[in-house]
Amino acid sequence: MKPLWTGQAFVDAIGGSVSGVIPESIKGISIDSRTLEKGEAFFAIRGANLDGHEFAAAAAKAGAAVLVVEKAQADVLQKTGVALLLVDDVLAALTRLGVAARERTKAEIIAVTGSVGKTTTKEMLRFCLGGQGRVHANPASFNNHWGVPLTLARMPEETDYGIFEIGMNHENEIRPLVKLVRPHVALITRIAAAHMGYFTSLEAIAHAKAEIFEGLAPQGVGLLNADDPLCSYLEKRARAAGCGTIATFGRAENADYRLLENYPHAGGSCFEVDLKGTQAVVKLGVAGSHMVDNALGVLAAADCVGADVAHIVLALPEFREMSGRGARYTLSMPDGGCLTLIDESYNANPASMRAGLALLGDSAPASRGRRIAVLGDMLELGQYSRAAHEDLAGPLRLAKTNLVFLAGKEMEYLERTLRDEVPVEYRKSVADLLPAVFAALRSGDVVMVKSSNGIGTARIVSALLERYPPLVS
Ligand SMILES: CC(=O)N[C@H]1[C@@H](OP(=O)(O)OP(=O)(O)OC[C@H]2O[C@@H](n3ccc(=O)[nH]c3=O)[C@H](O)[C@@H]2O)O[C@H](CO)[C@@H](O)[C@@H]1O[C@H](C)C(=O)N[C@@H](C)C(=O)N[C@H](CCC(=O)N[C@@H](CCC[C@@H](N)C(=O)O)C(=O)O)C(=O)O
Ligand SMILES: Nc1ncnc2c1ncn2[C@@H]1O[C@H](COP(=O)(O)OP(=O)(O)OP(=O)(O)O)[C@@H](O)[C@H]1O
Ligand SMILES: C[C@@H](N)C(=O)N[C@H](C)C(=O)O
Repeated sequence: MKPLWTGQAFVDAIGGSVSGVIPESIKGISIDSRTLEKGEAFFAIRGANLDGHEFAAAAAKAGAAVLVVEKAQADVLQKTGVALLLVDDVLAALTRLGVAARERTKAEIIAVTGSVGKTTTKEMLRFCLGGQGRVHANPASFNNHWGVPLTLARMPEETDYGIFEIGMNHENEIRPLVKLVRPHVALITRIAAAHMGYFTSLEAIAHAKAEIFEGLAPQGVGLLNADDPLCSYLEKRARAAGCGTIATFGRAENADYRLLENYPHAGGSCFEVDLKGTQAVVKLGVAGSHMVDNALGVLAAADCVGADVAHIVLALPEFREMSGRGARYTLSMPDGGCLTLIDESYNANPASMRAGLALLGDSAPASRGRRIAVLGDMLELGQYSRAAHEDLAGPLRLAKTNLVFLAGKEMEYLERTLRDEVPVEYRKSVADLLPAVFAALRSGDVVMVKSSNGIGTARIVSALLERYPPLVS
């Protein structure tokens, strides 16, 4: 099998000086000694908490083919017996390898950003394009200054479709990343009030997301959500960045990839679309109108890179929600009944909370069951945080929520807003909330768990899955 990198191409791409003998083939790229596989190159990154150089010896023991480390570490790490590639800056070295990967590939490249739905759109593209070519995409949400260069450096030369999620919570983060990725299609899912603590307005967020157009390949397409109030602003930004072709998707009448009718049901949707003049009926196996939006973006992006859209239509019914982003479980309860768990624990901001609560509202409890929301703080909202938390009372009402559990400092504001209209249990931490949730649950309930990842409501999901084994996942 062809290696990911030959030793020679690896050194040519990165530069630096070699100590020892670089193997002829390098199987993969790792920045983590805990998951490194034999034959992979280890890059010793200096992270927020730790310095990867401290784990280079462990990487060598795990079978690293080569250690990419700072020059100053040479003496200590020569003792490992593994070849060293000595550089000034390891992240810059990883980035150079990423640039070389992009240069050598003939793949069609799609970049995805937006305030919500990036990972889902990326994974839907990975899944749907998988039937018609070799697809490479970021693992998990590896969308930042480590994740994007790492994903590029891992891209095999023979890739047909490269899908790159690019994230940011400050301006000027997307620009350098997209200049590495050089996409043929740059898709913005939607602008929403995420990370508002670092921005002054939605327009400022749109401005930062529009950096994605600055890295478009020549003749590249800017792909926008026609229903986004900031669509024309984004179009202007795309044009100013030199993007000659704009395409849009959405419900708006002028959308190029347009939703005509949507027939939602408990487990998904069936919808009719007009894809630049060709009509199709699409079945989607994941629930929520936000998933229809994501699917429209996927159909549009696939068409823009010249993929066979009929294959995408055939694949979409099989796509399933990811853990932390809408995954559904039927849990078996001790009395022989069942409970429905919706795991939305990976992310929360005002827009995604509304999407998650709409899922709860659309899910009918069984007899004696209730709709239960288990919510934790939405992070990074700065001065807007209090109002954003209080405003969740509206979507909770719309979702006909019978019982609410809240954890986190900011959720106390919501508790005060809600306490006179719906039974609500508030605790400062997820750990304190867990026993109260367990005590309340019964067969027939539908429970939706959601917070920013940092709050850790994922622990509530895993505790429930452990105690009540899922029947269907
Ligand atoms: C560098 C890295 O990936 N770190 C991950 C690692 O962290 P750890 O606790 O180990 O500490 P360090 O990062 O300091 O470690 C330094 C290196 O040492 C390695 N190492 C450590 C221990 C060991 O035994 N062996 C080792 O080899 C280590 O692997 C490092 O290379 O593990 C944590 C737990 O799993 C991870 O959380 C941590 O990941 C960091 C946070 C990270 O950013 N990783 C990227 C690959 C990534 O893309 N992660 C995404 C999250 C992206 C995100 O939040 N996106 C935002 C927008 C971007 C904001 C941007 N401004 C920013 O701040 O990042 C969004 O809203 O979408 C992901 O994990 O999904
Ligand atoms: N198109 C959408 N519109 C509104 N909300 C959405 C949309 N797609 C997904 N969501 C909501 O956002 C949550 C996170 O989805 P996803 O991980 O795909 O977004 P993301 O932009 O990648 O987030 P992150 O930046 O945290 O990685 C989902 O669990 C769901 O609640
Ligand atoms: C985890 C990171 N991708 C993110 O989206 N953070 C926000 C603040 C969240 O956790 O919802």
